[in-house]
Amino acid sequence: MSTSSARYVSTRGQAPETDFTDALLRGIAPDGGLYMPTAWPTLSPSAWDATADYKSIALQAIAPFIGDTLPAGALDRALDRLTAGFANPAVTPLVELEPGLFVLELFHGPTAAFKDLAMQLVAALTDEALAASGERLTILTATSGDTGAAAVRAFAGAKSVDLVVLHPLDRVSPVQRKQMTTVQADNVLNLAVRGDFDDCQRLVKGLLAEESLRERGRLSSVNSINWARLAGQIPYYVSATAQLGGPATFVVPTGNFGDAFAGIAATKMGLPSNGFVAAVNQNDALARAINDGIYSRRPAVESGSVSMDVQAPSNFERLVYEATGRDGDRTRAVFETFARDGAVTFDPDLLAALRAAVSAVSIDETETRAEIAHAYKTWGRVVCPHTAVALAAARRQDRSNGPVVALSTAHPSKFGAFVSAVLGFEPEPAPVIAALGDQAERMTIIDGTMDAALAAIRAR
Ligand SMILES: N[C@@H](CCOP(=O)(O)O)C(=O)O
Repeated sequence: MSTSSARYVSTRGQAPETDFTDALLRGIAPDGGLYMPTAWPTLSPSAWDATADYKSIALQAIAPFIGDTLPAGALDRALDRLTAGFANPAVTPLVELEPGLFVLELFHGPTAAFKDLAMQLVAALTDEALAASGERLTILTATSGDTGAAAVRAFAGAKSVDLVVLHPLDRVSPVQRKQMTTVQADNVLNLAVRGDFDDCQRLVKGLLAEESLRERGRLSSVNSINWARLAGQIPYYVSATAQLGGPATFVVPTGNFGDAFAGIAATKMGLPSNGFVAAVNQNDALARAINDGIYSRRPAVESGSVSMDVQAPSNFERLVYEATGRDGDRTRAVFETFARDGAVTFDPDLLAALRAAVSAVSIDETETRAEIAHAYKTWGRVVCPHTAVALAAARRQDRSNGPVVALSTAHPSKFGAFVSAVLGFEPEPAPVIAALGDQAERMTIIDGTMDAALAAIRAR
């Protein structure tokens, strides 16, 4: 694929093909599907050369997805903004815990979670796109904690953007909540929804189809339903491979499945890997789908790894689309059945293709606590509950055919109460968390209905 011809289709096959900027500023396709590139670009092996730095890797990995629809130099400027916000010069350093077992540290950014890696980039590219077109954008985003914090940080004060963040009331950590609600920028509206993350995401998808909200300009989302978010998460898999000097098995703590799908996308572009393991907590819809062949809805249960309290992972749709051989009709049928009946059983060929792409492990709350204790006792490392889920799953993997990399998605100080209940002391705060302070919090509490969400947005 040449860079000038980057085009996008919907996983549901009924939306017109479009370009990167339009996909970025829509977030979701008009037929309710998710945008996918029409073809996978090929990465040159020089991208994972041991000497490659994060910016050069990201340039090579992301440029083919953008094509020529943004002003010249936009990606270069966006990556400068991204890397400037990272405290560690390697941006995403890889650390060996014991022979063959590594953690990929993704939490050195401005909100101490992996979401910063794509969100800072998406914000910079959005600024470029809006400056070029003169348009205004309302962004609607659902969060179980980390995405919302990263979005608020990235878009607060952006002059052509209004940001609405929906989080489940009392179901994010206090630090995550404060990262969202203590920001005083007038273009940010925090809605605390009585419900769970899946309710917030359902509302966002409904609001994106709400014509009356388009009066102020375009509507989009910066959840990983937006292709640009996924593109921004591809480089760290390439960087990890470069740091290792060869392929790995990646174990990804999984909520909305965007992070794992970004890794799978990297392999579609030619990155060598030994496979992907999605590690979920007791919200195990994805693990049941892969292991039992039935994707079924259950209410999300609260856990210590709150950011993964997701029972309807949006990016599973992208995996199904790929596994059907990019069959939009078949993908649409799967997700319409799921939406209507709350469950769908996969045909054997589809299930085999899903299993070839990813395996899945569910780690419960007891194992998560035990893994936090194990990490401290064995490696002297204080890890967040999401990283603990990944490490517990990673230690079950066979290391005889290559290294295993667990993604460390957030700094433990974002989840101080849970970690200190296990270890008996509070994790040392990341500098960006220590700087949070005690400003007044601003949020509007609403019921999980479209009427309530629309009324709160219109009132603002
Ligand atoms: N774990 C997420 C949930 C939303 O995921 P996203 O990758 O689709 O934005 C969170 O922390 O909010």
